[in-house]
Amino acid sequence: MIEISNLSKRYGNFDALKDINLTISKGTVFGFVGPNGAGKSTTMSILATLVLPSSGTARVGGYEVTEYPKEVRKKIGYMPDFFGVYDQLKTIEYLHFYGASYNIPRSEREKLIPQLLDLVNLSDKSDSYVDSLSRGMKQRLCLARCLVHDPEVLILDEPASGLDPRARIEMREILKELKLMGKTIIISSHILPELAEMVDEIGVIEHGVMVAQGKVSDIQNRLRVKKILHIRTMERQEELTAFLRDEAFVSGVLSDNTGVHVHFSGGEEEQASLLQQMISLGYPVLSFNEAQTNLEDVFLEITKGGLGQ
Ligand SMILES: Nc1ncnc2c1ncn2[C@@H]1O[C@H](COP(=O)(O)OP(=O)(O)OP(=O)(O)O)[C@@H](O)[C@H]1O
Repeated sequence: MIEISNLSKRYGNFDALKDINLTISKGTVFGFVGPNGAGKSTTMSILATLVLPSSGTARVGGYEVTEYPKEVRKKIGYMPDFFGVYDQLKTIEYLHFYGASYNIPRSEREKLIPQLLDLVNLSDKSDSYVDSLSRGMKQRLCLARCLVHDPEVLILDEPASGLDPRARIEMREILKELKLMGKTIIISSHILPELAEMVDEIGVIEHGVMVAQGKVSDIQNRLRVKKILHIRTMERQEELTAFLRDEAFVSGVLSDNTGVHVHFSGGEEEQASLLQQMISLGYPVLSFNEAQTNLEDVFLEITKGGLGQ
C-alpha cells in the first residue's frame, strides 16, 4: 500500500531524509518512531503530497505522489502534527464542511457524520463550538475529519501529542477500531510505549536515516539485548551503575529513580555471578529482577548505535 524507494529530502544544505526505503502492506499498522527532528513529519508530508522529495519515489496504493497527487489524496487521510480548527464552527458543521469539500452529497453526509462522531466519541459534542472542545476532543475531531472520504490509508503525525494519559488511551482505542476496519495506518511518535500495544511493525528513524525496520519481535531478536535486569539498591546507586558498565555481558546501563536497568546478554550462571559480585562488594541490594524487554528498550538499544555498528 505504501512503497518508498531511495527517498531523500534536502532543505538548503541540510539533509532531512537520506535514502529512505520502506514498504508497508495493506492493513498494517506501522509505527514510525524517532526522536524530535529525525524526519518523521517530512516523510509523512511527502506521502501526503504536501512536500516534494528531492530525489527518490513514494507510492501510495500504486500512485506516485508527485505524478498523481490527486489520486493519492483520495486514498489518504492525513492528520498533521499541527492543525487549525475553524473556531467559529460547530463540531457537526466542521465535519459537513470537510465532507462537502470531498464532494460528498449532503444526504450521504447526514448519515455518515453521526457515525463518525460516534466512532471518535464526540456524539454529545455535535452542537458544541469547536473552540469549546478540549485538546483531546479536538484531536479526535481532526481524526474524524481525516475519515470523511473513507480513505484506505491513514497518515497520522503524532496524533496523541499533548494529550493527558486518559485522552491518550481514548485515542489508542479509536486507532484499534480503525485497525479492525482494515485501514493501513502509519503513525508517528517519539514516545514508544503509546505505540507498543497496537503496531504490527515499526521503523526507527534517526537523523534522516532509517536505522531499523520490521516486526517488533524480529527487531528485538536482531539486537544484542537478551534481557533487561532491574536492580534496586538502598544506596550507592551511582557507584553501582559505574561498576555495572564495566562488567562482562553488559551492553548498556540506564539509571533512573526506579533503579538501574541493565542490558544483559549472559545466561543464568553469569546472572547469578553478577549478583554474587554485587553482594560481595557490599552493595545493599534490595531487588534483582529480570524484566521483559519492551519497545522502549529496543528503541534505546537501536538509537545508541546497537544496530548500525
Ligand atoms: N521547511 C523546512 N526548512 C528547513 N528545515 C526543515 C524544514 N522542515 C523540517 N526541517 C528540518 O528537517 C529535520 C526533520 O524534521 P521533521 O519535522 O521531519 O522531524 P520529526 O521527526 O517529525 O520531528 P518532530 O518529532 O519534532 O516533529 C529537522 O532538523 C527540521 O529542522
